[in-house]
Amino acid sequence: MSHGGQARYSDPARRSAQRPSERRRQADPARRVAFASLRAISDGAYANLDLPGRLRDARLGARDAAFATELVYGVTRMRGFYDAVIARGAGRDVEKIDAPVLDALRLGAHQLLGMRVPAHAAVDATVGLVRSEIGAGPASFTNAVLRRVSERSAERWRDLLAPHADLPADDAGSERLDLEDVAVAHSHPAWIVRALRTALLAHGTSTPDTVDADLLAVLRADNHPADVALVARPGLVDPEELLEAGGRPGPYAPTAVVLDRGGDPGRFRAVREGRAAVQDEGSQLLVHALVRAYDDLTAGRVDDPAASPDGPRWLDLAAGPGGKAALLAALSIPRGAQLFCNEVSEHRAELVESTLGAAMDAGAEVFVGVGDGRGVGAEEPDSFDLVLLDAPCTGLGALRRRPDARWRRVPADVADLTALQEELLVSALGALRPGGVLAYATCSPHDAETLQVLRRVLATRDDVRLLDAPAYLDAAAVTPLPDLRPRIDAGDLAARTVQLWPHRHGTDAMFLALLARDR
Ligand SMILES: C[S@@+](CC[C@H](N)C(=O)[O-])C[C@H]1O[C@@H](n2cnc3c(N)ncnc32)[C@H](O)[C@@H]1O
Repeated sequence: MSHGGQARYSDPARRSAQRPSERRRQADPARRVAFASLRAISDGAYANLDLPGRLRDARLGARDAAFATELVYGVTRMRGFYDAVIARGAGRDVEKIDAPVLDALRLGAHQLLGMRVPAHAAVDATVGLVRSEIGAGPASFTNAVLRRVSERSAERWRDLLAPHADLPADDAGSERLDLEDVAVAHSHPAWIVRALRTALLAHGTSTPDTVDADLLAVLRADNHPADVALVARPGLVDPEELLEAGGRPGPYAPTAVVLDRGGDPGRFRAVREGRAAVQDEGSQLLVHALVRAYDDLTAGRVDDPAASPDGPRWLDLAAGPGGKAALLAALSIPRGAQLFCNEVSEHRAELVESTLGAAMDAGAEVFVGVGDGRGVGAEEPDSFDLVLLDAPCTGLGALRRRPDARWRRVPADVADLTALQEELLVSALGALRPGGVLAYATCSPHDAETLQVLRRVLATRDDVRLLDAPAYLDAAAVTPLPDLRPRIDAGDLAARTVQLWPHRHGTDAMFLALLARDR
């Protein structure tokens, strides 16, 4: 990062009041907080949940908090690459290095290779941290390894450790990448690299000639912090209020307001009051496309004898923590619809209730229930005019926001999740009434979680058809999105569904299928 205060960490005058012996023993608070958070993340904590509390407890000033945040997120993103460098520097596999020492080495490596902290400051500060937090022996090991790490720039390390991780700039299609090298250089597990490449082709986003360049663009986007997007919940806040307070309109979603990097959503009153919230623009677009399709399908159906006397019934089958449900709730008000939110986790159902509070205050009729969504189709068959299934998934499409997820996920998760997704989709279709519309969404582009789930479930139903999701998404967007349609013939499913990508659309890599039930 371009940390404006970096000089402070290398400026000896800053700590001149301390004797040298003290200086060696005490690590600075920002690095201590970052180290503690990295330890917790290595033990399974979520970065976005762990770090904020530590920053508050340590009462770090804004610049130190920003520095600690960059350390934690930078290390978490790039640790696959740093581990390869550290292994070479240490002359042993990283599995053979004690976990706390390894986390400290990653912290040092990021300062050396990913930030502009001067080498002596990065090494001294990390060695001091290890000495005070772990012990003298590991400190001298850390010193030796980081000195070796500091002998090359990040680019030189990439050239050495992963020589086939890039394409020649002048002819992107002529050379094949070595995917193992790509995984190291771009710090993603190799199975995720392969899955993303397969997904680019399966959705028709890439041609065989462009897929390698596109893959690199996706991986780079994953390693680039995303801008914070807000949703201005319709009817609850005028987007102008957010624009005047320092946001700019999102390029595509009518409700999106984007903050400049580092923008603090908490400074907006509407966010504090739940009339606006942080929500990826792709996630907003999906909800708008679903409601657009609903409006289209239900237009002129006011006298429908099958309609519920209480008005249209909408269902969010797996709603926690409620981001999409809150947008649905706001859009349900002018349509006189009731929104039922189901969530399997009690805690997450509570989050849905609080997320939807402002919409309820504004008149949305919302019911929140805790239960396994797989049973809803049988319990309430043919009951809902609109169903959203934003399915539990690997989250491989949101790695730029959740950098720790790439290390938490394992290939076996895909099989477990696709089985669950399929059962949830069968249930969601069971709950949909004839004439209704259903959205199947994931924040993963993985072929198995998207097209394959859809293909299997559609094969069992002759009363369900795929709507043209790209057309609805475009109709819902402020300006047309580039490359929504496949570039190659990837089949009918790919042609009628939407796969968003961070490198193309600046959104998370969300998938959307819109299904209509005819009878
Ligand atoms: C991708 S998240 C939904 C995100 C939500 N739409 C939003 O925008 O905030 C999927 C949710 O499904 C829930 N879930 C997992 N298994 C479920 C099940 N069997 N029935 C219902 N919900 C489930 C998870 O707890 C999680 O909250």
